[in-house]
Amino acid sequence: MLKFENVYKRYAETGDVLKNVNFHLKQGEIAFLTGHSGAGKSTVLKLIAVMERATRGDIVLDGQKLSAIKERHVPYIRRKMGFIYQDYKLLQDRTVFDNVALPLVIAGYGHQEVSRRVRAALDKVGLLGKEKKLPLGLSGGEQQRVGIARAVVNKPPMIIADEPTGNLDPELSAEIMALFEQFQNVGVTILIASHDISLIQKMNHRVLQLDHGQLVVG
Ligand SMILES: Nc1ncnc2c1ncn2[C@@H]1O[C@H](COP(=O)(O)OP(=O)(O)OP(=O)(O)O)[C@@H](O)[C@H]1O
Repeated sequence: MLKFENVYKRYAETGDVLKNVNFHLKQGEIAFLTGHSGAGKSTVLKLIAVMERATRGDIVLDGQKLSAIKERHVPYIRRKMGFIYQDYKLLQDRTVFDNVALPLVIAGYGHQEVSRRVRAALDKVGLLGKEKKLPLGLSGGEQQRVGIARAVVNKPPMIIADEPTGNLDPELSAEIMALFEQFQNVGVTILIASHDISLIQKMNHRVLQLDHGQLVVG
């Protein structure tokens, strides 16, 4: 599903921040991406999202080489991924329903299809009764579940999560991980950047560890 082959990323100011990174995530696999601050985790996520391009090497997502994607086709490749953030990135002046609907509205789905899919996504994360609420009226764990519903509403084959449990206590973090495992069970591939060593140790998932831009565990 996702392959990094001899990937390097160089910035003029900082030099090589990723050095010869190689890994392969199979469909339906969950992996944690970990490492010290500055190790290159965010850079890996930015390359997958095609917010940045690799300096050398290949990244292959769902059979497509990202280096070959033209800038105007980037939005289409991004639809294969659902993004989840530490700070949820919800629109505070929009309801839960509208937040989750956003990717579908952008993709041009009709009203009925939007409604059906949003309700299905909210059902999956256990928030069907809260669709008219504003995000600030929800707990942190609930806001993150809105973020997850928004990420999966398009049914992407891959989820990319950047410190998704960073603002949550251990109990809520475990709930979020249980949700990820439900998506894994239906074949979604999930990459989770995380510093949360205790959570990583509790879960029996693959760990990709970066150290100064090199993959030292993978
Ligand atoms: N746009 C950029 N221009 C120059 N250097 C950058 C840029 N983005 C990241 N870097 C550098 O690349 C290195 C890796 O940064 P990155 O943000 O990927 O690390 P990280 O593992 O995500 O760290 P953190 O856990 O603190 O978020 C750092 O030395 C950083 O300063």
